[in-house]
Amino acid sequence: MYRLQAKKILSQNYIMDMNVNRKIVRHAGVKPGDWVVEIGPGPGGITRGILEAGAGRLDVVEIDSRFIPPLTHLAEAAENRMYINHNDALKCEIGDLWKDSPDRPSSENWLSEPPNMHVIGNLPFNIASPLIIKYLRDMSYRRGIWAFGRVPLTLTFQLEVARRICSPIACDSRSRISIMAQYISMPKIAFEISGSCFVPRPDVDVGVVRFEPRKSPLIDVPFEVIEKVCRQVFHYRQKHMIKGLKTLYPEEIADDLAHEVLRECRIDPTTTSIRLGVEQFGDIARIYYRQCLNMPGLFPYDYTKKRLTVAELAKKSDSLPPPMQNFPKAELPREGCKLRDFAIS
Ligand SMILES: C[S@@+](CC[C@H](N)C(=O)[O-])C[C@H]1O[C@@H](n2cnc3c(N)ncnc32)[C@H](O)[C@@H]1O
Repeated sequence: MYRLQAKKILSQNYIMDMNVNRKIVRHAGVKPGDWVVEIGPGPGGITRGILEAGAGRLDVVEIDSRFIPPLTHLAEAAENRMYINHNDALKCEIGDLWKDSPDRPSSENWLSEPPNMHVIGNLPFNIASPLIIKYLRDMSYRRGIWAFGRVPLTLTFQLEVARRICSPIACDSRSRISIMAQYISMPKIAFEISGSCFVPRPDVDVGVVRFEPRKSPLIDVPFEVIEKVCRQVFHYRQKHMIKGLKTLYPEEIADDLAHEVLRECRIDPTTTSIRLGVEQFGDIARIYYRQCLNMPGLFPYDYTKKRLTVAELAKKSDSLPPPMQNFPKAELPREGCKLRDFAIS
């Protein structure tokens, strides 16, 4: 009706098959009366599925102005249940959409049942990775939409990325995002969608991943510290893990501090990063965090930008990692940690 052509720059691949759209909504678990945020509704296929499922309120975030007229059309038919936000999802704080709505279905607290809320999106491939990191960070601080409880996320990714997110230990797909996603949530590939279901057809198949936030994260160190440890330790995937770990430090102290970490964690320096469990990344992050608190300037140190020394970085305002006070404490024994998640060395 609106003669809209997909824009490659916005990674637009639409799902025109309503059965697939409904399947995404079903796996997300939307029930009548639930509140939903949809990222990148485009022409509105999943949007229709969410409204059909009886969502009590639906807020969509779409960057492309060409979709605003068809979405407005849908909103008019949805009888005050649907709200359109013409915005960039990377800049939009989705928790703000509902913060002034006292009737929102929030949980009593983080440990109670998840609230009747969902975040759903057939994401553009080009923003999927930065967006999931932003959402995992907010989830770890229980801020934004996660201030309302353990809101589940149901998002699409290139199948290869979906497999990395959910990868078990010792698999080739194990990477930084596996640890980041699994320590704070329980990601699962709900189902796969063949590239042929999309218009235009992408070169890859797609995985629909559902992330359920954990009651208690497997690592109790600020997100930014875990992120940095994972990034550096996975830096040399095929080599001994100590090689990546050492890149956290300036050369002259790298050997001593990296060995201090591994001695305390009882990790074999010759193992590879894919063979480390989430809990072992937690042990490494905890000791690295302590080292950073003892040595201002170490946390912002970046081995690719050696111009600034730790001593120089220590004089800056961001010389220390984020404080633990901002970070919610683990309230319960760690859940969902399986034996296979421990290192094979
Ligand atoms: C892969 S298409 C999916 C469209 C629709 N949900 C579907 O499944 O058919 C991705 C959608 O996200 C939108 N988009 C791209 N970048 C965005 C951003 N930064 N913020 C919000 N929407 C974005 C695109 O315009 C497009 O509508």
